[in-house]
Amino acid sequence: MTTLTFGTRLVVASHNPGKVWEIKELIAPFGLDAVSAGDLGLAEPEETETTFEGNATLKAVAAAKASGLPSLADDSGIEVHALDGAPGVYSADWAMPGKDFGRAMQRVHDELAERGAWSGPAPTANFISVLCLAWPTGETRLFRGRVDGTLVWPPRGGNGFGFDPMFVPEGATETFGEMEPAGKYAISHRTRAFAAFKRDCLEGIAAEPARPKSGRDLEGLEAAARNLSTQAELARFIASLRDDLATNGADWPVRDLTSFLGALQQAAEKVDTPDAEPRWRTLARALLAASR
Ligand SMILES: O=c1nc[nH]c2c1ncn2[C@H]1C[C@H](O)[C@@H](COP(=O)(O)OP(=O)(O)OP(=O)(O)O)O1
Ligand SMILES: [Mg+2]
Repeated sequence: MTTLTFGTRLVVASHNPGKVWEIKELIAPFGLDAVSAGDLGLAEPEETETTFEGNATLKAVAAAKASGLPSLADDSGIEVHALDGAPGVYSADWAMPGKDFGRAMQRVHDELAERGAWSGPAPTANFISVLCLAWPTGETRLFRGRVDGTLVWPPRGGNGFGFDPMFVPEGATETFGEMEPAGKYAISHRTRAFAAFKRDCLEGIAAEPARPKSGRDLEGLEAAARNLSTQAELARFIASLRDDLATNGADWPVRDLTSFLGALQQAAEKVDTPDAEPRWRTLARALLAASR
């Protein structure tokens, strides 16, 4: 088995900016040079398998073959017990079209309601993450992580992505959407799968303590803006922008309200779908664009 060493270029084979951000955070202390499939312009493969392992392998192998670099993919989802494990491996499909997780969460709610599952104790669910590391030779390794919890309605919080606002992990009272990212990373399914990956593939790479970030975290803001689905997430995003302005205002090119509104106007004129109702994330992206 070829090993990953300090400085190895590693493709994060995902097109979900929230996931890419989380995986890059997990990898950062190990000195791997992580680049996302999107950054490399790799196509998003069709997920034709029926298991997390199958789809994780398909995504990692496609990226490794296309890039000639070792690639790490995640296939994940939420399994709702009263729905016999649905949406499971089809979690992303429930948000189609438009990757709208407001709608996906509503469907989980409605299907549980049809079964009367909201009347008793909170419905239980778990997230699964399967990571696959693939080499250009086709060699692969798989790692699985899981976190159990309960579902709440209505969704709460604007952090994270996907189904985070309706999932409360065991032992917590806040949803993943309400927790600070560090709270989610301490226990998430992805972190647990990553721990297994780390034991097998990163042994011998000394972890450096995570460097405190300095300056604007534009990648984090961009990931949040591109991912959000609900009004609460937009509100949370605006709060992050305000925090960023308070801490890193010196790095903002716009220095007064007139120039900010001017930049916002330009961003609004560039919106991709001028005739359609804008989505919450369209507004978030315009606000972020106006600040840089
Ligand atoms: O931590 C999570 N918090 C909330 N929701 C989550 C999480 N982890 C997975 N999920 C849900 C949403 C996601 O869209 C779907 C995975 O679908 P999945 O095909 O693996 O990912 P994706 O299509 O979003 O990105 P990609 O395939 O390019 O990696 O499950
Ligand atoms: Mg996918």
